[in-house]
Amino acid sequence: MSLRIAEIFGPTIQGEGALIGEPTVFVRTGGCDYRCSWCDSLHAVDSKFRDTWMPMTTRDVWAEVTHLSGGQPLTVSLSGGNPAIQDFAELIAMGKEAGYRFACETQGSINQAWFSKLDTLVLSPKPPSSGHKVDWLKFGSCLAAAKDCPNVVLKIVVFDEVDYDWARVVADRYPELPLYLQPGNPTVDPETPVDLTETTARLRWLIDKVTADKWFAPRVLPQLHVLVWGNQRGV
Ligand SMILES: C[S@@+](CC[C@H](N)C(=O)[O-])C[C@H]1O[C@@H](n2cnc3c(N)ncnc32)[C@H](O)[C@@H]1O
Ligand SMILES: Nc1nc2[nH]cc(C(=O)O)c2c(=O)[nH]1
Ligand code: SF4
Ligand SMILES: [Mg+2]
Repeated sequence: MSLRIAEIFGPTIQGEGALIGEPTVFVRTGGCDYRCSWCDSLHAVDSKFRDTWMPMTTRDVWAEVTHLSGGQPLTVSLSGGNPAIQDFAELIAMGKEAGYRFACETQGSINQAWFSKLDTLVLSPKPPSSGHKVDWLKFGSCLAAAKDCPNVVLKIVVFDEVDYDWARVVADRYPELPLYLQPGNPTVDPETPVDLTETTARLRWLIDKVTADKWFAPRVLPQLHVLVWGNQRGV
């Protein structure tokens, strides 16, 4: 199986959502069916970076994951771009045999049978500020494809009031899914230092919103890797 890979990096810590803080190797695919206005991974989305994406066999990817992890099982996070464009069934089977765990981050626009083989599926439907409108039928197909995945969670990025109100509606739609909210990072250029005062202010704004509303369903988390490394790639 040939996979189109933008980068494989780690071990680092998972910086977002349900598995925050967990040692992780990231496999980032090249190519996305979306183009969010604030995407922090444009090097894996914009076709002008296509030349930097490498066709790799499942075996090549697995060799790099085992090399980076020193053969010690850990969580492998499939991200991108949209990893759901590609076929990770073989990699997941190979890795699980060796005791590795698999998570996947996707926007919920494309479903794959291998979602059911994941340990964790993070569905991150895109709020209005992204410039995309969620196709809920497709999103539902992703949920259906993940029926045997034991940990399916929602992670929503919130930039402003409109996103926040939208997140509340989405949460009502899927009350059975654990919900993680993270503030949007407006500075996505890897060369531009992140303003930690602004990052903290955005987090505080979001925490103030949920507590003022007595909305106790979500967990509100920062992007831990952004606090530690800013927009640096490969961490
Ligand atoms: C780069 S995406 C790749 C996986 C998939 N395409 C998706 O969007 O879920 C990984 C995560 O980063 C989040 N993200 C991207 N840009 C962001 C930004 N500027 N601020 C906060 N989160 C961001 C996405 O919403 C998603 O949850
Ligand atoms: N440390 C770290 N945590 C992350 N969580 C989600 C990421 C992503 O870009 O998918 C990401 C990433 O790129 N780095
Ligand atoms: S769906 Fe994910 S990778 Fe694609 S443009 Fe949006 S944030 Fe970036
Ligand atoms: Mg990221």
